[in-house]
Amino acid sequence: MSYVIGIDLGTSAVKALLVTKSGEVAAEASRAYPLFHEHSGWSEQRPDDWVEATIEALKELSTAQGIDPKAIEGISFSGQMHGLVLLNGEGRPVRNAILWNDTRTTAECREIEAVLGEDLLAITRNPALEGFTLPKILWVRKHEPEAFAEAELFVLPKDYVRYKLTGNLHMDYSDAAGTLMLDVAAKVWSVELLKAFQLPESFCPPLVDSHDLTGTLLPDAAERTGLPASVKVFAGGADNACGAIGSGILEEGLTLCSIGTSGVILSYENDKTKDFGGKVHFFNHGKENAYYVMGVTLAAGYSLSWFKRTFAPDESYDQLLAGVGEVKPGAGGLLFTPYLVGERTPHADSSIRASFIGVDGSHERIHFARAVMEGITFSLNESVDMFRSAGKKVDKIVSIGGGAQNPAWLQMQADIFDAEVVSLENEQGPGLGAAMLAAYGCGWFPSLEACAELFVKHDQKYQPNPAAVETYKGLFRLYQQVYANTRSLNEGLAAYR
Ligand SMILES: Nc1ncnc2c1ncn2[C@@H]1O[C@H](COP(=O)(O)OP(=O)(O)O)[C@@H](O)[C@H]1O
Ligand SMILES: O=C(CO)[C@@H](O)[C@H](O)COP(=O)(O)O
Repeated sequence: MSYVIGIDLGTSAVKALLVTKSGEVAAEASRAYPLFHEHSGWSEQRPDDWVEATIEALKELSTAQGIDPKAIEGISFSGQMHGLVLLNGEGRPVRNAILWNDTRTTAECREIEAVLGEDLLAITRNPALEGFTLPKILWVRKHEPEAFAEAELFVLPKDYVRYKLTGNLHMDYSDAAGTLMLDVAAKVWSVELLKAFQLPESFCPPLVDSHDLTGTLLPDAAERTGLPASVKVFAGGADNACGAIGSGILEEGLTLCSIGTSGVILSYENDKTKDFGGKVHFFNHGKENAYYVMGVTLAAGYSLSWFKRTFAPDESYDQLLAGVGEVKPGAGGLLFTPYLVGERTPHADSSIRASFIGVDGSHERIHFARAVMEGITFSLNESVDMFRSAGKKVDKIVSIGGGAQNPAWLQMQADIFDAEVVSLENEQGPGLGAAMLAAYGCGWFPSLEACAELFVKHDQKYQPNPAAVETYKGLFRLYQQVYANTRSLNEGLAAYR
């Protein structure tokens, strides 16, 4: 028996999957790590916490009952995107990592727009958003000059973990696309952009494809993980690119809905010249020379976890959501907008905050729970709507992430998106995608598509219910008005946060 390991370096935890040649998950291990929010809108993690958690998870897999660690041939990664890790000349982080959901960089985004003008979109294919990496680099340079003076190079979260395991520094195209420093179509660091912000080319690590071999394990890493030093380590990809691979989104016409901490609607794209005007993200796929477009809801699963933590801290999700499928679409006239930490798509706005609109004396907690799920799904539907308006066909959506664990939510997705929604047998999208990159890199399959045929197993199908589709069409129009009507109120409230 041979195995590969897919490591999903998430925001709340690292999850590692041990996968067989036929795509069965033989064992899994997970370790959580803390998030630090020193000020409103800030979000940081300690890079070495990721490394320690990953080593522990790998150790658990290598010592799992019935597993011969020598049979583990390759490992690869799926990583939370955009997080800035600045390294000094000895390869040590000069400060905590600043994460994708940190919104402190509005001023730096305006600076990037002012310096680059229209070239920004032409080169990077994306607008300047607080979550992306370049604004974070400029923030550290301006606000922490001593730390910045020490920094020789930057990497992204999973690249740091891979570096600590192999001793080699790399970044793959799918993750580099989210830095706002990559010429996305040409697949090179943009010299023009680096010059514009006085950053040396040596500040960026060498670029590789997601299935490329980046090395083997350092002796110390081999000893601590219990894996053979000969295990091959492949680059891996951005979590959304790996989510797409692990869900079989490897050709035109396929769409992914992922509800994790953030929420994503992603559609495969072959044509690197397609212009979405920066309204949605345009990134390199983890499959060679392919792309995807994506809209992001910052607080998707996070909105439901906030609701549970605040109003039902001692209940499980299943207890909290018991009976949610019996509440009619529309939650009795209660609307929720999921802007708990600001928003990205379609409103790039770090000041906006969430609302419940239409609270009525008859509403019970279950109406609020349903409204939260509907609000998250409406927000994702803004991206579906945009893709359709740009001429993309969206009639079948593979749904993954923690949100795909609830059947009532999957039916709600089918009704709001007005598309067939398909769940996966093994709800492990990004981790499975990472394992597939290792399996393909090891030469087990001639292509990622061939690997997907065996590894990606569709489960339940949810068809849109025509009556619910009509109800949601009307509610979606109302939902879309809430942003404009609460924007200035939230600007006023910012001072009280
Ligand atoms: N049983 C469940 N039913 C509905 N939603 C769930 C359930 N379990 C988790 N979730 C949602 O999924 C989210 C976590 O998803 P996950 O994919 O694990 O996130 P991440 O990879 O970002 O850490 C939670 O915030 C919650 O909203
Ligand atoms: O910022 C983005 C995508 O642009 C996020 O999707 C992050 O990549 C991490 O998300 P989770 O998987 O933790 O929800």
